[in-house]
Parts: sequence; structure tokens; C-alpha cells
Amino acid sequence: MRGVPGTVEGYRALARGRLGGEVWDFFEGGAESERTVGDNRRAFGRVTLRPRVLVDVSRCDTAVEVLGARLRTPVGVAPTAYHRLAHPDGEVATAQGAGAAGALFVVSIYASRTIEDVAAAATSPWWLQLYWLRRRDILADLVARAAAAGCGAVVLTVDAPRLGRRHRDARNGFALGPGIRAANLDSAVTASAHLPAAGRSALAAHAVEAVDPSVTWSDLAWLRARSDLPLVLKGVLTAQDAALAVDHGADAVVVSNHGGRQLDRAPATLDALAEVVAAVGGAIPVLLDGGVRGGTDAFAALALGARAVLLGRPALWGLAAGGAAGVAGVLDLATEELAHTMALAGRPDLASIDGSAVRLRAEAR
Ligand SMILES: Cc1cc2nc3c(=O)[nH]c(=O)nc-3n(C[C@H](O)[C@H](O)[C@H](O)COP(=O)(O)O)c2cc1C
Ligand SMILES: CCCCC(=O)C(=O)O
Repeated sequence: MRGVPGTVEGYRALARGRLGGEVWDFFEGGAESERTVGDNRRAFGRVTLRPRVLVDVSRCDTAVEVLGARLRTPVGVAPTAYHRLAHPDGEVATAQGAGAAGALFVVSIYASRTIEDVAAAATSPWWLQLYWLRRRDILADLVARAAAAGCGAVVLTVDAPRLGRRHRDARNGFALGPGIRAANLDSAVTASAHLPAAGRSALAAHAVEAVDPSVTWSDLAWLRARSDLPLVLKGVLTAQDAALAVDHGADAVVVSNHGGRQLDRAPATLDALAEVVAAVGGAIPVLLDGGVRGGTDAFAALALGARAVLLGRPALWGLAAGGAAGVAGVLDLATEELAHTMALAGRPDLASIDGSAVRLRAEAR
């Protein structure tokens, strides 16, 4: 990659220059007014850091363990669909980039490379994200394949019984071209994602067809019975659902509003984090995604109780800008910024980043 960016925003600018308008809109966009997309960022803008001084920070250690995964950094890659939209090597490049950074990679059920190809390229832990498909036989087959390939956990996304209304994609009549497909799903199931129609997103139409909107807490036992892998629920935003997740045996939750792409006016994830952490009461790890754009954001989320954070769009920017090197570049930048913030805030390891390290102002400045 020529002209390696020194900031995550720099990768965004590079990606914008490389991606077609429709793909850019698909990556960048959110639901309805995109209010929640902005709120995720604004919440980080309200954070003030409270530094401690005269602490030995000659070594700042960002290593963390999550559900048995040993990671060099608490900044990982969130599941996002169809990485070949960003780079011809798709999720294989993402896995290589995450591996170079020692970071977690959560592979989407809508990955455009096979689980087996991703597993062969991965040198750091990876998990598989699922939507609850109407075709349970396909889900059962996927979790078995993932376990055989070395997957560390299954992440069930619970905030998308149908896709959010994303006006950019509808306006663009966004559909997948013939060259990029959900490589882990039977083409009979995915055909509708390739059918363009004026004024609607083919992906949204496909989701209505493919995803089972009737699933409830009691169905989790079905998934549990088909896999010994830890089960992570992604998309929890309230204390009530956090408590239910613990009651139903979830091994972790991800506080997420899907990057503002599902329920518009859902709370910013940083604002929802405290109530989820309190409700879980230390029983299981809590992760967060949404609006994390660097190590200082990660520091704030960790201080408010997250064990780790995930990057959605920034990982796609890195991938579009420079393939595996770009993904590693984004993750390394965030991790270096985290270590730097730890040093200047007098918190040399992740355990020392507690609630006393931050304050949330009422309004962003
Ligand atoms: C282009 C794109 C595709 C996504 N695809 C998925 C997906 O397949 N499964 C999923 O659970 N979440 C998906 N997400 C949501 C991300 O996992 C994550 O929650 C979100 O991007 C985090 O916010 P951020 O982009 O501000 O970092 C997607 C997000 C984007 C931007
Ligand atoms: C049916 C594709 C879903 C991808 C997704 O979750 C997203 O675009 O946010």
C-alpha cells in the first residue's frame, strides 16, 4: 500500500476513493435518518479521560483473553457481509490482517469466502456470526463446519429479524453482482440478493426471505444442542435483555446497534454499555461495537466495562485501502493509540482501566 495512512480516518478517505458509490453507500449507510449512526460517534465525543500520574508505564500491555481466545489487542473485527465488495481476496485478506495484528475476527454468515478458506488463512482466533435462518438445516451444517475448521465461538446476531430500512441502498437499488456471493450458503437460498429492483435493496428483500423473524429466547436451546462452542449474543442494548442472555446461558454479549443500520433511534452503544454491564454483573464478558474509530474510543469502552471492542466500517476501510496490510494497519493504529492512551492515563494494563478513568459529560463538545 502506497502512502500508509497515520489515522483511521486516513483509511476512510483512501477507501472512499477506491469504492464505487453504491458499495460506499452500503458500507457507510444506516437505517432511516441515520440518527443512531451519528449518536454512536457523539457518545464517544462526551468522554473525558481522568489520568493518574506517577505510575510506571514503561510497558503498556494490551493483551486480553475473551472466551479462551488469547489476543494481543482488545480491538477486533466485527462481522460484516461480503468483504469481496472491498477487496478481491475478501475475508481471506481480513483474516490475514487480523492475524498480523493478533486480533479477533468475527466472520459474517454472509462472508464471500468459505469458512474453510478463512480458517486456512487465520493465525489469530476467529468466530462465526449467524443470523437465524428459516432453514435450520443450513444453520446446523454451518456450526458443524465452523467447529471442524477451528472456530472459537458462535455469534448470533439478534437485532435483525428483518433488515433496517436503509434509504441509500433502496435509492441505489443495491444488489450483489454475479461475482460476489455468500460463499457459505447454497445459491438457491441467496438468489434474491442478486436481483436488482428499482427503489429497493435486494439485500433487504433477501433478508425477509432468508431470516426467521419468529425466533425467541426459548429457541436458543436448539442452537446450543447443535454446538459445544461458546454462544455470543450480538445486539443487546438493555439491562432486561442482558439479564435474559445470562439466564439463557449466553457466554458473552455484544452491546451493538448494528452500527446504526437496524433500529434508528436505538441508543448509542457507549450509552447502553453501563446498564448492560451492571445487569450482567460480571457473569459473562461484555463486548461493544458501534462508532469505535481508534484506541481512545476503545479505552473509554473498556473503562465503562467492555472486555473488548469490535470495528465494523473501519476494518472495511482498511481492507478496501490495502487488503490484508490495510486491515492490519487499522488494527495496529487502534492498538498503538490504546497503548499510548494507557501510558498517558497511567493505566499500564487493561485491568487498571476502570470506571474511575473516564467521565461522561452531558453533551458532546
Ligand atoms: C457493511 C456492513 C455490513 C455488516 N454486516 C453484518 C453482518 O453480516 N452481520 C452482523 O451481525 N453485523 C453486520 N454489520 C454490523 C457490524 O457487525 C457492527 O455491528 C457495526 O458495523 C459496528 O459499527 P461501526 O461500523 O460503527 O464500527 C455490518 C455492518 C456494516 C457497516
Ligand atoms: C442480508 C445482509 C445483511 C448484512 C448486514 O447485516 C448489514 O448490512 O448490516
